[in-house]
Amino acid sequence: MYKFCILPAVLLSLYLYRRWRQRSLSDIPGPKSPSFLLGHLGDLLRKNAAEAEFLWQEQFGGVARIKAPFGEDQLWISDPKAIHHVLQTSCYKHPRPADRREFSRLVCDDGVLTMEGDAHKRHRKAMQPAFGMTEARELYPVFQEVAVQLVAKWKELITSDESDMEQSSSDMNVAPWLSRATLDVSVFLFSCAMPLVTTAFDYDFKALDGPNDPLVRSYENFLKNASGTGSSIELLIQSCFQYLPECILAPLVANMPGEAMSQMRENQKIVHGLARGWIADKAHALEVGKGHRDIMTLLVKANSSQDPKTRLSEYEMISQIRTILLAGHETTSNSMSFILWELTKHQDVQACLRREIESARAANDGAPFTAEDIDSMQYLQAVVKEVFRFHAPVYHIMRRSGEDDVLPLFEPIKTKSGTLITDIPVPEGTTFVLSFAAYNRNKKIWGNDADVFRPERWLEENERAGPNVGGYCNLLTFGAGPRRCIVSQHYVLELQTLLVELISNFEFSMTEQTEQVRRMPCAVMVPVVTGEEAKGVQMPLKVSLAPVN
Ligand code: HEM
Repeated sequence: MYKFCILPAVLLSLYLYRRWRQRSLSDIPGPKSPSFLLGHLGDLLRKNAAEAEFLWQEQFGGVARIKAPFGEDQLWISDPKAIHHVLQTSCYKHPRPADRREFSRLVCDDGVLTMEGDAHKRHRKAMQPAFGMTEARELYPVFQEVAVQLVAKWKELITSDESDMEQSSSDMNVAPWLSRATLDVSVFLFSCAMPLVTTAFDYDFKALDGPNDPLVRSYENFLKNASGTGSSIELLIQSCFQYLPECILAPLVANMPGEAMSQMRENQKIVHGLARGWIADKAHALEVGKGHRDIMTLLVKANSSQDPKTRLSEYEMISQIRTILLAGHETTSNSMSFILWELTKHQDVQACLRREIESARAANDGAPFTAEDIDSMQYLQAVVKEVFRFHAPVYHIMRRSGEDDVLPLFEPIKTKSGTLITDIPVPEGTTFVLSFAAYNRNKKIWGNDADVFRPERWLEENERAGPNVGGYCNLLTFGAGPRRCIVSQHYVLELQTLLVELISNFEFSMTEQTEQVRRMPCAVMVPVVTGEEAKGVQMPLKVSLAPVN
């Protein structure tokens, strides 16, 4: 009889000990928990992405105490100094929570995104040289070729649309097209011999051509299916994972049943098969002296390195490929959907952007743009930055304190007992929810119109308040610190190139469905149509041929 009481007693003691360890957080103000069982999980995962977080920032400032399931305290943070401390100063002291890491492992194996500490440094060191500015510029012909091919596909669709008598417009869901276009760019990185400039035009971009290609199908709605919000009971079960020791957690997560899990396993099988082929091709190219600073050359060289500080095993190489394929196309294609959404809602911005592109083309005598031409388009830069500020695809990330620490604050907060504090002592084991979306709309930093979409702000000479968080344009859209996005510069050029081609050729306007688009919280925020969430990622727009001048 007594032995049946041992397990509940151990769990209860652990629970009480964790609550006791968190007592220093009890004086931090925060929103009232809607439920003991789920805490604020519903607010974070069921509403529109970051909707609750914008309200918390208005109400409590840059830090709030929120509740995890079973009444556990978490710190929700948008304060720039505190985020800088966690991501930059103490990056390796505060890793991703183990349950989050296991989820990453499901979608990208043991690549740079999943690693911690020295292993992370080793992975990053092996890959970083492939993602500099020079390398980004070398990829420009690839970005341009994919954009030209996408334009051709949409023109074909529009002129064959029989519902439009003049065959000059078509209502379409642009999201899967953008996803396939960005997947094509990512696949190119691995499957093509260098130098890029001579190969981009001979290369067969499969994803745009073949929605039925197994790789394309395995990535359809990938993150939405993998992390889309389920029922309360599913949320509760998933949140219990954080209490399990890693030796139980890893096999449990890896063997979970369900359709989404089958899709992830199928994706793993397909990517591993392709990756082995790409590695063999590149190893052969290296043998005959065709190396470069591209990602595949670096990976293959890292595999044969004698230095344990830079060596990657074959499995780690394959994991990097799966990581880049996923990270490289989901965030980029969703950002592109949000750019077109904002341009559709703000016709004046769309017209202004088109004017800038047309006058650049006229000044160029109609010659194709170079990467430098794209860089010199000031309004284009402003539009893209404003969309990054307004719609951060990675709207929040989580970290768990690996040791006791003190978080400094940019904006002091008043505790429940009335004391004004400028830092917060946090015990080991505290979960931080770092809100990139809320920081990007913090009025103290971006001004009183931070909630308004206004690209012009980037053309004004205003001094910006707040500390430098170390991210792209002082935004947190690409993260910050040693784990910031590996490619922030590089892929902005991809988006800009795609946008220039699309705006030169098409006009975008609202359909009834566009009004129903909302930002659904998944591992990466995705656009869906309210009431049609089961259909997956959607960005329905009316796409018309742009008038020829
Ligand atoms: C609009 C596009 C993108 C956005 C907004 C974005 C955002 C981010 C953010 C916020 C992080 C940090 C996550 C964290 O700290 O937990 C990250 C990491 C990462 N991103 Fe991106 N990303 C984008 C495009 C890409 C592309 C195109 C690639 C690859 C070609 C890529 C590869 C990675 C990798 C490998 C990491 C992990 C870095 C590490 O842990 O050291 N991302 N990204």
